[in-house]
Amino acid sequence: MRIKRIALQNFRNIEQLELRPGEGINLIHGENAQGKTNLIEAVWLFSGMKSFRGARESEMVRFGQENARLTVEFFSEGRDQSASLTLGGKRGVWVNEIKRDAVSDLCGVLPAVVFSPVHLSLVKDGPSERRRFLDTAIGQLLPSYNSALSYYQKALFQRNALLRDVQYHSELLDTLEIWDQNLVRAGAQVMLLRQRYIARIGQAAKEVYEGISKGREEMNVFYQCSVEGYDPDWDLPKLRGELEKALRAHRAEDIRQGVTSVGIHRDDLAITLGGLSARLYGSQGQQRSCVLALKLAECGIIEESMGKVPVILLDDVMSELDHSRRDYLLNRIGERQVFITCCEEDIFHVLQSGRSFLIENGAIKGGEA
Ligand SMILES: Nc1ncnc2c1ncn2[C@@H]1O[C@H](COP(=O)(O)OP(=O)(O)OP(=O)(O)O)[C@@H](O)[C@H]1O
Repeated sequence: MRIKRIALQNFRNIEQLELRPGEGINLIHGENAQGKTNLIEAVWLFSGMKSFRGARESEMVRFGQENARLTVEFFSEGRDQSASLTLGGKRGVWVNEIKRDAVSDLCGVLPAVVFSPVHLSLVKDGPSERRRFLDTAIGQLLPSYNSALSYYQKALFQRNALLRDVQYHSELLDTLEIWDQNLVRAGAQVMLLRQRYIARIGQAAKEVYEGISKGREEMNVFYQCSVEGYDPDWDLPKLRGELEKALRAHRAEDIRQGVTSVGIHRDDLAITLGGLSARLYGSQGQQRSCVLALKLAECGIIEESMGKVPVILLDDVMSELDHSRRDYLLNRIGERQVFITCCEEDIFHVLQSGRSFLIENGAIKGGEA
């Protein structure tokens, strides 16, 4: 899959922009606050997901304007296609000029993987960021994961409410058993799918990281399941049995505290470099490389599972990466179409092939637009 043309109107600081990217690497460079991230964000919206900056639609429309209009022309599934989005007052989504109901209808049309500084929270922050990463990545591939997760979350909400009541109404203990069974059924399913996905992405990320770091240190990713004694070889019946046992073992404590202390909502993804926690001991460059490895590994899995090559969007990824890591990124990430933003021009000498574009005040001013 390859984007052939991007046209933007009244999107953030971009009044009017047209770009014809190349098939491989496309470097978007310029000074701070010129519109580099805005361009990446605009392309990302075609993945059918929300802004990776957490922006509301209205915030993305150029100040003083009513609507933003975004169009991409791309080659996919053996033919030229197009997609358009109107944000703001008159919202709309079109694929090949046919109107669709919602932005989420774009899911799978133009798959993309994005890395931006906000994604560093994947390594730096607490477990909820990593669970969000897993849930989004697995959910994109398997709708059954989303159903099990949402069933679990509803059951968890009910169980927590009940735990608080049971303190005063012991006759409700029987009802607790029902919610436990619901949690076990959905929870074990989610655990199994997380286990499989982590084994897959862990192996792929390890290989990418080896390339990025020239084998200087080894990256490993493990499933930190909240159930005590967890073993990655557990099958579905075993996962069910162990989760049930854990819920029972924690029941008294849960009633005292009024919350469920074990289950998939307490899982984590451990990321290590040379056996040490990347969060606690990794340098800025190493942490950046870890997230990048995970993102590129995710990209490979989407490719295998969906049969479509995602577009890679790398926003401000170059800072804090040394020469050899930049070289790997610019020249060795394969045949995919990549958009990379950066401030410094001096990285261009590393680029062996590809195109570069200068962006100034929301407009393409130089390069091969
Ligand atoms: N809705 C909007 N309307 C007009 N301008 C906006 C809107 N939203 C954001 N901007 C402006 O867009 C400008 C460029 O933002 P962007 O994040 O793309 O910068 P950048 O080139 O990636 O910079 P940096 O290198 O600092 O990351 C900012 O100055 C911001 O104020």
